[in-house]
Amino acid sequence: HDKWEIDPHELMLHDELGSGQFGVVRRGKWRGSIDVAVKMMKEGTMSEDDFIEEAKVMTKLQHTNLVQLYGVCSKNRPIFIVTEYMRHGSLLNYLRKHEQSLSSNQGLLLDMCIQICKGMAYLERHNYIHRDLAARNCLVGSENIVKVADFGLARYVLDDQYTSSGGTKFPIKWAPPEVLNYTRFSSKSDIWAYGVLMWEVFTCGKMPYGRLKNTEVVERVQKGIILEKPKGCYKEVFDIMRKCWSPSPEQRPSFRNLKDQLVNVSQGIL
Ligand SMILES: COc1cc2c(cc1NS(C)(=O)=O)=CC1=C(NCc3c(C)cccc3C)N=NC=21
Repeated sequence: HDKWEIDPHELMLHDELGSGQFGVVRRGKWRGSIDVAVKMMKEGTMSEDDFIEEAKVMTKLQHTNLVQLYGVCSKNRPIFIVTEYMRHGSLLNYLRKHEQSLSSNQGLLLDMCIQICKGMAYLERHNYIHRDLAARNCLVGSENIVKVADFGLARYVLDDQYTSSGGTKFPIKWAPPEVLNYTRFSSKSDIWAYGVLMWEVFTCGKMPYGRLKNTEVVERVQKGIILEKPKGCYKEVFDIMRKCWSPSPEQRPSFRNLKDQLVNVSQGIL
């Protein structure tokens, strides 16, 4: 038995947590006592063999702000991807559900951003590009702990409506100019997405660019028009978001120095 292979007989599946384009996620128990979430990959949505190869690498990526991949059940179809269970679900839903209390707690919003930045700095150190960083792909656990999820999975999606920047499902609103023009992903394109994620956090889950069509967003981003400062957001925090949206990737900070800047701001203003 390879370490990343999980025996499905050791899994008990419980209620459904959510379903996306890649399949259904259910709560479960592993080996009787470990709380897990199990994603049952809809057939044909993912290049499974490539993903299973990748799973070996992902199980080695361990950090308090990364959703831990426990392993996969790859011996039958659909394949199961098993991760740690995060009791408050997606960050986007959490922000929207708790807008009332969160909107007056800039300190907590900034702390959530710092936690995500730490998880992303770890991926950056391991030369691992996320490719789909957004509040919908972060999860919230107990004691306001926030973790980055789904890192790297975008590479295995077969649906080119999702993978090509011209596709209808491509996350245009989180993409920098070099991704829109040349699909050039890097840790610096993750930084751009992180800036949009910060905007999502400080607006408690608003949709970036509201109801603008993808073509209109592409036009604005190409012209250098950026998102407006969220209401009530400290100027120092918005200045950091703006650095993430520098048109040229080289001018954007790394996650490593972004974390130091965010911690300084949080010590300064709070
Ligand atoms: C409590 O509510 C939830 C909890 C979780 C959750 C969704 C909800 N509900 S909802 C839809 O937000 O309203 C998804 C997960 C998850 N991992 C998901 C995952 C797996 C299994 C495989 C590969 C990649 C990933 C990201 N760990 N815990 C939870």
